Amino acid sequence: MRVSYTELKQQFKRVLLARGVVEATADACAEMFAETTESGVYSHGVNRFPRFIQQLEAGDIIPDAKPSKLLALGAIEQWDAQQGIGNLIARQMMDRAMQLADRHGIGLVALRNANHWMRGGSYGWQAAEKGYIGICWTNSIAVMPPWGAKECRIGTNPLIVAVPSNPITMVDMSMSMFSYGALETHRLAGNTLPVEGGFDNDGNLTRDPATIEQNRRILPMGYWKGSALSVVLDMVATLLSGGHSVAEITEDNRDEYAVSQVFIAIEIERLIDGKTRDEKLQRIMDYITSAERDNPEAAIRLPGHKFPPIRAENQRNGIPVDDRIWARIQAL
Ligand SMILES: NC(=O)C1=CN([C@@H]2O[C@H](COP(=O)(O)OP(=O)(O)OC[C@H]3O[C@@H](n4cnc5c(N)ncnc54)[C@H](OP(=O)(O)O)[C@@H]3O)[C@@H](O)[C@H]2O)C=CC1
Ligand SMILES: O=C(O)C(=O)C(=O)[C@H](O)[C@@H](O)CO
Repeated sequence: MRVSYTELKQQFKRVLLARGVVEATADACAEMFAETTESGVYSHGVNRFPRFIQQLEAGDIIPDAKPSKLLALGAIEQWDAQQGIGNLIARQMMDRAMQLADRHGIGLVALRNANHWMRGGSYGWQAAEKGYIGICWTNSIAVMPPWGAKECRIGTNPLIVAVPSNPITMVDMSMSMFSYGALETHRLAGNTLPVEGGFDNDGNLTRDPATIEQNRRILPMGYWKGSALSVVLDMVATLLSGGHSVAEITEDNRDEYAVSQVFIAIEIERLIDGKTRDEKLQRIMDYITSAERDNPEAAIRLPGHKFPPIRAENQRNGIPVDDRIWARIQAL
């Protein structure tokens, strides 16, 4: 089915208000969930809303918590999210990183006690839309075995790098070959995965999303490389924020909350003039997309470039929502 942006936002807001979230916060949070969904990231928009509500009801998300600044070291600041709403506080932290970048050329905000920010790309895009390079990442609860292991000890820790090209080029990727949100999307659509995403219970590579959702033997992206990158992203986020590592989140908390995140904005206007910037970026994009195609029917595309057309289509025709997910949200 397809649902309008207005209907989607209204449903999210109704559910939040019914749980005592104050009007302005409910409105802003519902708007971010609706925007994420309208942009085409269904896995971390509408599909993830019931899980968000479960964490709100459990008290892991504290809706009226306000972030507080703990430390300022020039271009670096350390903040405590106090377990507030993940997407709203993440947006605020990237805004703060941009303010620091205006003064110092670069701004870095490290955040402790944060909650799941949903689509990490929202915050990279937010920076790139304003002309900055945006880089951010988060750690998570242990949901992936390190390379060579069967037991989950590392996070999916998505990394986002957004560049203010026209259109915006942005990598937004989990350290697993598929995020759990992507596994769910494939399972709901009745699809097998396009490439192996993990191991089955006998240790064979599998393309079955449901098996991997259950046994959590998910593959790191790039095999050992994703495993290694996940580890250092966790270490750096933990050190910069003074917050919890994947080990601490997993061993000390009941569930995935109080994670650590990093937001970096780089102001490029003083490094390169606008005309040269645009020419250089265009040359990079043209060089890549003009490569001889493997499949003549499949265009070479750049990460992030799909979002403006998807959003425009969803604005025209309504936003696709899985019937089962929609029924769950209406019942909340
Ligand atoms: N704890 C957390 O906060 C977590 C959050 N997430 C969120 O889940 C969302 C989905 O993540 P994930 O499933 O890993 O993302 P995907 O695997 O769908 O995509 C990863 C990256 O690969 C790019 N890409 C995919 N196909 C191509 C292609 N053919 N050519 C060029 N680039 C390509 C994507 O660009 P494009 O976007 O254009 O497709 C994207 O930048 C993200 O928003 C992420 O932040 C995920 C895990 C944990
Ligand atoms: O993988 C995802 O999708 C995701 O969003 C996550 O946060 C973690 O991998 C995990 O919390 C999923 O249960």
